[in-house]
Amino acid sequence: MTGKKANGSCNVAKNTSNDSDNENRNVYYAMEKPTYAYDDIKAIADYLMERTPVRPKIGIICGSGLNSLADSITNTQSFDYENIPNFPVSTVEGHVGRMIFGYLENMPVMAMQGRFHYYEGYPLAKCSMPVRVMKLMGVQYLMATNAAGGLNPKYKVGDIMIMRDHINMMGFAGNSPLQGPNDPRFGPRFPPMTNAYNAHLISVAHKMAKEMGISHEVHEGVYTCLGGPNYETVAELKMLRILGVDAVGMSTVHEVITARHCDMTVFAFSLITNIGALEYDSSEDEANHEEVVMVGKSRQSICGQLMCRVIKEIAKECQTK
Ligand SMILES: O=P(O)(O)O[C@@H]1C[C@H](O)[C@@H](CO)O1
Ligand code: HPA
Repeated sequence: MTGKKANGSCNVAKNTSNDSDNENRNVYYAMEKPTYAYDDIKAIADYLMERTPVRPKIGIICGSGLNSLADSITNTQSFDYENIPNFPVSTVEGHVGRMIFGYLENMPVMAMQGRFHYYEGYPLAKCSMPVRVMKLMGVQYLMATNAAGGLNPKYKVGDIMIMRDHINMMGFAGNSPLQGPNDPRFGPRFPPMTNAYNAHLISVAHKMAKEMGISHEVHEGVYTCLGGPNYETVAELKMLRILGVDAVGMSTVHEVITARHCDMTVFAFSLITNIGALEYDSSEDEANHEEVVMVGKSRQSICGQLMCRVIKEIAKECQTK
């Protein structure tokens, strides 16, 4: 296997012959390069820009089971993560591991079919590194999606929660994608997060949900990301609910922090794939990833339609600017 030198200089790692080698390679990648310097990220952006004529304005991240959000993209060109130099690989079922370029509602977009999670062994800065690649390719809007467990008693499986805000639980423990030296070419040392989720796009999404006749299953709420990969205990879920959390997952927060740090406009939503058990004798099934992916697949069409409509509005607004 070709690898990367201990000082972080980059060679392209080739796929090796068997699963356990591949697994080792993932761990190797995760541990060796906890963060990426500006030039490393620029090299990835340049690699992609040399191979696609698309200059994306919108970056999309597909959550678990939501790969087909990228299916409506036209004139596509795709890159498997394993073939992009120095890119991490997806190890989670329901995350294909592919970057797609093309057009949605006439807007140039790039979409990640598969994201990186902390529990895969990747540090947070590495999980959200692709957001910086997006930025260096010209992306102005991040549209992130995820699968999440519902805590708000009004939520049902299959509902959509537009993210109004998040609670950065991992940040409470001192873990941030922005940890380490700050590169001002991306953004300031101390970025604000007051308006992390764009209020205008949230209202556009509500309007679109109304037009689609799905307002009754679309909510607005607060998401939190835990480290995973285990799902939560009853006591943990109760605590999160007391803290004001409406949906809990294992992603997105660090991507949004990275996007806001470099001044992207953010829109995000959770698909409620399961309901968190707030009592020990709850009638809710225990959370499991098969169900999460299954619900994702069964609702990806609705999620995709909502996202396309929001993008259509952005396209209209861009034209009139
Ligand atoms: O990538 P997302 O946040 O959609 O995936 C969720 C969180 C875990 O990766 C997994 C748990 O089932 O789904
Ligand atoms: N907890 C954490 N992450 C999740 C859940 C959950 O219940 N469902 C989907 N991702």
